Amino acid sequence: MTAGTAVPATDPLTLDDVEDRARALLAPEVYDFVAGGSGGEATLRANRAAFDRCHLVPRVLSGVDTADTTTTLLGVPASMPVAVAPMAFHAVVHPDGEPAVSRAAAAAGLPFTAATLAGCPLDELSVPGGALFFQLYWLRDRDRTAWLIDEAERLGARALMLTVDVPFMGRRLRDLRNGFAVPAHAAPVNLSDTQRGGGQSVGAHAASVIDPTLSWSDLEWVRRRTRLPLVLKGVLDPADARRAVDLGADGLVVSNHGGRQLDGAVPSILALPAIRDAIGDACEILLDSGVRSGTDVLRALALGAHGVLLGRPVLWGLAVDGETGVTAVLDLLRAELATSMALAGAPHVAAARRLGVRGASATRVREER
Ligand SMILES: Cc1cc2nc3c(=O)[nH]c(=O)nc-3n(C[C@H](O)[C@H](O)[C@H](O)COP(=O)(O)O)c2cc1C
Ligand SMILES: CCCCCCC(=O)C(=O)O
Repeated sequence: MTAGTAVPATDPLTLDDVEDRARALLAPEVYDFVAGGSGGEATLRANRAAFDRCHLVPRVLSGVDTADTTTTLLGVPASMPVAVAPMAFHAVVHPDGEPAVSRAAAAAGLPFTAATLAGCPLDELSVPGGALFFQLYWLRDRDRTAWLIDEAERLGARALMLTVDVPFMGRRLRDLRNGFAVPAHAAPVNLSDTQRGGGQSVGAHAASVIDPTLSWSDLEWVRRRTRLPLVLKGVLDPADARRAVDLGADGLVVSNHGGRQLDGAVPSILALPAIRDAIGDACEILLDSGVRSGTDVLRALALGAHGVLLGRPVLWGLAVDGETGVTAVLDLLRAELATSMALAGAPHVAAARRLGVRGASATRVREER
C-alpha cells in the first residue's frame, strides 16, 4: 500500500463521516442498537478518549516511501492487521447482510468473523479466496454449541473465537427506551428453530440462549473439541490472559465489547500493555473497541497488538452502500494506516510494533485472587 497519495481526498474522508451518513439513513432505533453501549456509556466514550491519549513517537530519517501494511493474523495472510469483528444481525442495517460483508472482506484481503448470531447460514459466509473466523457464544443448548464448532471446522474456518464477556447482555438503555427487537429478516438462523428469539428484546433473547455459567473448565472442553486455533474474545485482565495461554489459547482479543457489556470497564487500549507484558509472544493479541482510524490501528500495534478487529464502522459502510460501502471503509482504513506508518517512519508492521507511545494512564494492578 503506497502511503500518502492513496488516501482519498473526497468525502468520506474518515470512518466517522461514514457513520454520519449511516445515521442519516437508518431508523433511529436501528442506529441506536448498533451505536449504543451499556449503562451510562462511560466505557463507550472512554474507548475513544483513551485512543486520543495515546501519543505515538515517530521515527525520522527512516527513508520510508511506501509502508507495507501486510501481515498475518492467526496464520492467515492479511492486507493489513485488521479483521472484521463478529457482529450479530447485519441485516438490521442492510438487506444484503453478512454475505455482503464477507465478500468485501475477502476482496480486501482481510479475515471476516462470522457471528453465532449471523442472519444467514454459515455456509453462505465461506467465500472463495476469503478467510473465515467463527465467533462462538456459549449456548445453553450444548448440542447446538458443539454443532456450531463442528460446522465452523467443516467450512474451513481458520479460527474459533469464543466470546467470554457476555454471560448475559449489558443493560443497553437505548434499546430499552426504544423497545428494540431484532426484526424477523435478521433472525439468527444458525440457532435451533425454537431459539431464534422472534419478537423478544435483545436482552431477553440473550438471557434465554446464552449460558452464563461458562467457566475455565468449559474452555478445556472447547480446546479438546476442536483443532482450530482458539481465540478468547473479551479479555481485559493480565491474569486471565495468562490462564488462557496456559489452557492452550492461540489468541486473545483484548476487548470490552465496544462498550456494550460492563459499563465502567477499562478501555481496551489501556488494558493492552499489561496483557502484552503478562504473556509476551505466547499467543497472538488482537484488540477491539473504538478503533476508528489508521492511526488507532498503529497505536494498537505500537502497544503490542498483532492486529485489531473493526466493529461498527463495517456496519456503517454496509448501511450506506452494501458491499461497496464496506469496501470503501476497509480501503479507507488501509490507506490511513499506510499514511500513518509512513509518517511514523515504520516501513512495515514489525517496525510499527516497535514504535514508542507516550500517554496518561491511571493504573492500579489488583491483588491476585
Ligand atoms: C451491532 C453489534 C453486534 C455485535 N454482536 C456481537 C456478537 O454477536 N458477538 C461478539 O462477540 N461481539 C459482538 N459485538 C461486539 C464486536 O465484536 C466488537 O467487540 C465491538 O463492536 C468492537 O468495538 P467497535 O464497534 O468500537 O469497533 C457486536 C457489536 C455490535 C456493534
Ligand atoms: C441472543 C441475543 C444477543 C445479542 C448480542 C449481540 C450484541 O448486540 C452484542 O454482542 O453486542
